[in-house]
Amino acid sequence: MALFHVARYAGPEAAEAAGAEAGAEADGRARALLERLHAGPESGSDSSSRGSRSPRRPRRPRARRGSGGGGGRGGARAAGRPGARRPRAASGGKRTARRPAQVGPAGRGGDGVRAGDLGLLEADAPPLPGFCPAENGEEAPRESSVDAEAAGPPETPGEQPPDEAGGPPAHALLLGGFGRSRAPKVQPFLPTWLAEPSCVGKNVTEDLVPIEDIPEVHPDLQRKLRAHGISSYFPVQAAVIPALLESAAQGFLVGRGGYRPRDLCVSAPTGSGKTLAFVIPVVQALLQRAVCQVRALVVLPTKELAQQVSKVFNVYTDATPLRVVLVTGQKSLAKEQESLVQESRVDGFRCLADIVVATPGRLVDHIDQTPGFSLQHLRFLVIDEADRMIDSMHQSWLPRVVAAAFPGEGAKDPFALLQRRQPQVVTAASTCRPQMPLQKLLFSATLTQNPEKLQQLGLHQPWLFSTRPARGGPGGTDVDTDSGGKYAFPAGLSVSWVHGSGGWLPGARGRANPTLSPQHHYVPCRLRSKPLVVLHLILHLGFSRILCFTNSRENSHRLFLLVQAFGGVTVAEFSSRYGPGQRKGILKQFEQGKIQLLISTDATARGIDVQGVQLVVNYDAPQYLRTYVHRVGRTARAGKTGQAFTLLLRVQERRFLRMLTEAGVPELERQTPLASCCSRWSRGTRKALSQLERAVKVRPRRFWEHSRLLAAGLGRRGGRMEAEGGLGRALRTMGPSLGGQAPGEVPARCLLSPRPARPSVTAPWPETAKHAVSL
Ligand SMILES: Nc1ncnc2c1ncn2[C@@H]1O[C@H](COP(=O)(O)OP(=O)(O)OP(=O)(O)O)[C@@H](O)[C@H]1O
Repeated sequence: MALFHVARYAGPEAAEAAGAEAGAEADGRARALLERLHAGPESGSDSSSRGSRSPRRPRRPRARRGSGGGGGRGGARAAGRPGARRPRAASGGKRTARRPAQVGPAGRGGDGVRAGDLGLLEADAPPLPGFCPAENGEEAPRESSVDAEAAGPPETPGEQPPDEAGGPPAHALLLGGFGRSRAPKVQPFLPTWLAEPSCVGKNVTEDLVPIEDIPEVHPDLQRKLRAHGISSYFPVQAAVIPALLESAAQGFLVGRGGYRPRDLCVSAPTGSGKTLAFVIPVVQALLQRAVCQVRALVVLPTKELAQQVSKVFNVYTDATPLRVVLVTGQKSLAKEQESLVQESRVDGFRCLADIVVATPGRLVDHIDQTPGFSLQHLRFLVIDEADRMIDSMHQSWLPRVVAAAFPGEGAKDPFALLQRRQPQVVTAASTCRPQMPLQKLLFSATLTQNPEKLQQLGLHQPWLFSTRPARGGPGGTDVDTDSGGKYAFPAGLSVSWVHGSGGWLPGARGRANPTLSPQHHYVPCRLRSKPLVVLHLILHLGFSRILCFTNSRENSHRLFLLVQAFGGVTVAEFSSRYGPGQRKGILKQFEQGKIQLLISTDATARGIDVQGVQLVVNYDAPQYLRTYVHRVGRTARAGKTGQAFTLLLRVQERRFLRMLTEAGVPELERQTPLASCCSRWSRGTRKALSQLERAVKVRPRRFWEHSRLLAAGLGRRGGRMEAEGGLGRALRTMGPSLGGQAPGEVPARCLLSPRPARPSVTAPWPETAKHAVSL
C-alpha cells in the first residue's frame, strides 16, 4: 500500500498547527489594519501601510509610464498640493499626480497616502523603451533626469520630511515590489551550431598559415597559389579549406553507412579571402572526376561578382580538364546554352561544364529552357553573399535548384543507381544505395544569425565558421565576454591614416585632423556642402582612388556631372544606367588607376574586389548596417589599410550613429572640414553648376549622350577620360549643328534619366536647374 501513498497532507496534527499559525497571522494583520485606520491618514505615508496596499499597485501601469516620461511637469503640479513635494523633487507626471485620488480606497485617500504613491511611482519607474541606460549603470532615462532638473528644487524645502529628503523612499517597495533592478537582457535563443561556431582569426596580417602547413592541398594548386603571390593562407582559408577537403576525401558518393557531409556556413570580414576558401577545395575535389557533369554551382547576386569569381576559378582550373562556365545574362541565352551543353547523336546531350558560376535569374532560365542542362550530379552548391541571396529567396531559385538536383522518384535514368534521392529517413535500404551528396556552402561578411531565415536553406548538420566568438547558447547563457559587435570589420580599417594634413577642425576626441584618427569617420554637413566635402577629400587630401557611394543612380549621376564639370578630377559613374560591357570597362579603368573617383550606387558595394581603394565615401548615408559593412569593406582588403568617411546630414546623425553603436561598430570619429578649405572649392563648384546649367539648357539631348560616353571612357577621343574642364570642352566639341531642346524648356527628367525625356514631360528651366543644383 505504501507504494501508492501520496503524502499530499502533512497529517491532522500538522494541519492543526498550521491552521493555528495562519489564524494568528490573520488576526495580527487585521489588528494592524484597524490600528492604522484609527490612527488616520497622517500615518498613511509611512511603512505601516505596506501590507494592505502592495497588491493593488501593479494594476496601474499607466501611472508608471507617466512617471518615466512625464518629467518634471507632473512633479511641479503635484508640488502644489500639501504632501506631494517629495515626488516632485525626483520626477513625476501629470497622470501620476492625479491617480492616487482616483484609485485609492476610501479611508486611505489622505495626502500622506498620495505622497507615498507618488514617491513610489517616480523613484521606481523603469526606463521607457528606446532609452539607453545612463552611464553610471542606472537605467533612468536621460530625458527624465533633465525634466527633473527643470522642475527645480521644492518650493519650500523646509516642509519636506527629513526621511524623505534623500534617496528612494523605503516604502517604494511596498506597492508591487518593483525594485530598481535592471531588466534582464533578453538573449537570443540560438541553436548550438549558431551559438558555438568554430572561431576563425580575423586579422589577415597576423594569423597567417604558411601554405606548406596544409599538406592536404594538391601540390599543383599550391604551386599556382605561389605563382599568384600567395605564400600563406588567411585565417578563414586555413580553417575552411581542410574542413572541406576532409568532407570531400571520401569521393563523390555517399558510402554504405549513410555518410553525408555537413553543410558549411562561413562568416568572415570583407576582404578576408573567402573566395579562395571555397575555390581551392572545390577545384581539388573535382580534379578526380571522370565524366564532365555540373558538379559545382556557385550562385552570386550580381553579374560583376559572378564574373570576378569565375575569373578566380579560371586561374585555378587552368591546365586541368575542368571547365568553368559563367551564366549571368551578359551573353544571349543561346550563346550560354552552347557553352553549357552540346547535342550529341549518340547519347543525347553532353555536358560541357564542371563548374557553373551564375546569377539566380539566369540560372533558373537555364533550368527551365536549356535541354540537357542537368544538376543531378551536383556535389557543391556555393552561395556567396549568402545573406543577400536569402533575401532574394522570393525568386524561388533555391527550390528550383534543389528540385533539379534531386530527380523525382519516377525519373527513369540508366544511371539511376548512382543518383541521389531526396534525403529521407536513414534505413538499411536507403543506405545500401550509393548516392551523391549535395553539400551547401554559405559565405558572407554579414551572415544572418536568424535561424528562421537560415532554415529556408534546408541545411544539413550545419557547421559555422565565424570570426566572432561564441554568443548566446541554447540555454541562453552568454559566453561572449568580448563581443566585437554584430559584424567584424577588417583590421586595416582601424589603423592610422597617413595621407594628407590639415583642413579639419579638431575631432570629437580633440584630434587635430584625420591623420591621427584611427577609425571610421563621419562628417556632419549640410546637403549643399556635400560635394564640397567630396572635393576636399579628393583635392586637398590627395587620395588617388576613391569609391563614393550614393543611394540612387540619380544621385550618382548628379554628383558625377558636377564633379566632371568642376574639372581636375578623373571621375566616372557606375550604376545600372550602364550596360554590363560598359560597367566592366569602368571597373577595369578604376582598377588600373585611370579613374580617381568612382561614383557608384550599391551595385559595387558587395564583393567587388578592386585593388588599392584608399578611401570609401558614403556620400549618402547607408540605411542599413549591412550596407555600411559592405560599402566600407571595399577598402582595407587583404590586410591593406583604408579609410571610410560618411557624410551625415543633421537629421541623420543621431539615428545613424545609434545604429552603428548598437551594433558594436567601432566609434566613428567626427571630422569637420574647416570652412576656409571648403570655400576654396565653392567658387569652382558654382562655376561648374552654371556651366552645367547652360549645357542642359542649350543641348539637353547631346549633353546626355556625351556625358554617358565620357563616363564610360568611350568618348570620341579614343576612350580618353575627360579631366580638366572636361564638360566645357566636351560641349564645345559637340559643334553648333547638334540639335537640342528649345531654350527655356528642359525635360524634367533630363537629369534623372540616361535618355532624353519625352518632350511631353517638360518643366520650366529654373525648376530643373534647382533640381540639378540640390545635390
Ligand atoms: N592568402 C592570401 N594571401 C594574399 N592575398 C589573398 C589571399 N587570399 C585572398 N587574397 C586576396 O584578398 C583579396 C580579397 O579576397 P576576396 O575577394 O576573396 O575577399 P572576400 O572575403 O570574399 O571579401 P568580400 O566579403 O568583400 O566579398 C583578393 O584580392 C584576393 O586575391
